Amino acid sequence: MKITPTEIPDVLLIEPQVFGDERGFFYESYNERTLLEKANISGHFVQDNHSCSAKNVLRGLHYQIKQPQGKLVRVVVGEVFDVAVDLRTSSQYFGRSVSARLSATNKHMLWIPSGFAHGFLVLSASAEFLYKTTDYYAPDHERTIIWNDPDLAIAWPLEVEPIVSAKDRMGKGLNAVELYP
Ligand SMILES: Cc1cn([C@H]2C[C@H](O)[C@@H](COP(=O)(O)OP(=O)(O)O[C@H]3O[C@@H](C)C(=O)[C@@H](O)[C@H]3O)O2)c(=O)[nH]c1=O
Repeated sequence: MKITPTEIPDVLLIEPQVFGDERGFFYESYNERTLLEKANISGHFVQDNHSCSAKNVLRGLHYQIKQPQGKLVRVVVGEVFDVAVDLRTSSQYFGRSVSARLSATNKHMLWIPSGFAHGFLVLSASAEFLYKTTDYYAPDHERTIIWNDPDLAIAWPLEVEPIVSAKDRMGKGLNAVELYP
């Protein structure tokens, strides 16, 4: 497993060791001890999520102001452009984002600690997205930053106008959202 800090060093790109043979492939998609020893990820994961989306779907940018969730994310079908936005007010990277292309082919994962908003755009015909979270879904505490907030200036690799949920269309700009206490 190769672990590389991104431009926001607390967000980690994780490249698992994939064993291919005539039958197909095998890799460890989660190993608590390895992640603790190599990446200091000590999160206790309490929820696993799985979503499927069509091409050009954009989900996010989501975070929870209470019960913030660290997320270990990956793709098992297709490819997404995944984005994490630093919302930690004390961070030198506040308001900055990092992105990574995660796909069923590259099997890359991203570790996004709590304190970030998260979203992704589907680049392939469809994409199945799997992630572990360090706290439970808490809809009352969930907030959405609008994906195209000019203050964030995320360079989404859009081919067409994205497909966005009604909730996400109501997202606010960084300058208007409630931040982590
Ligand atoms: C996220 C979530 C949703 N739901 C329900 C609520 C709703 O009826 C339905 C769809 O919810 P959403 O539209 O919020 O799903 P989605 O837009 O996929 O939300 C997810 O987006 C990505 C970017 C994230 O980072 C995740 O943490 C999560 O916020 O599923 C749960 O029951 N548990 C959950 O943990």
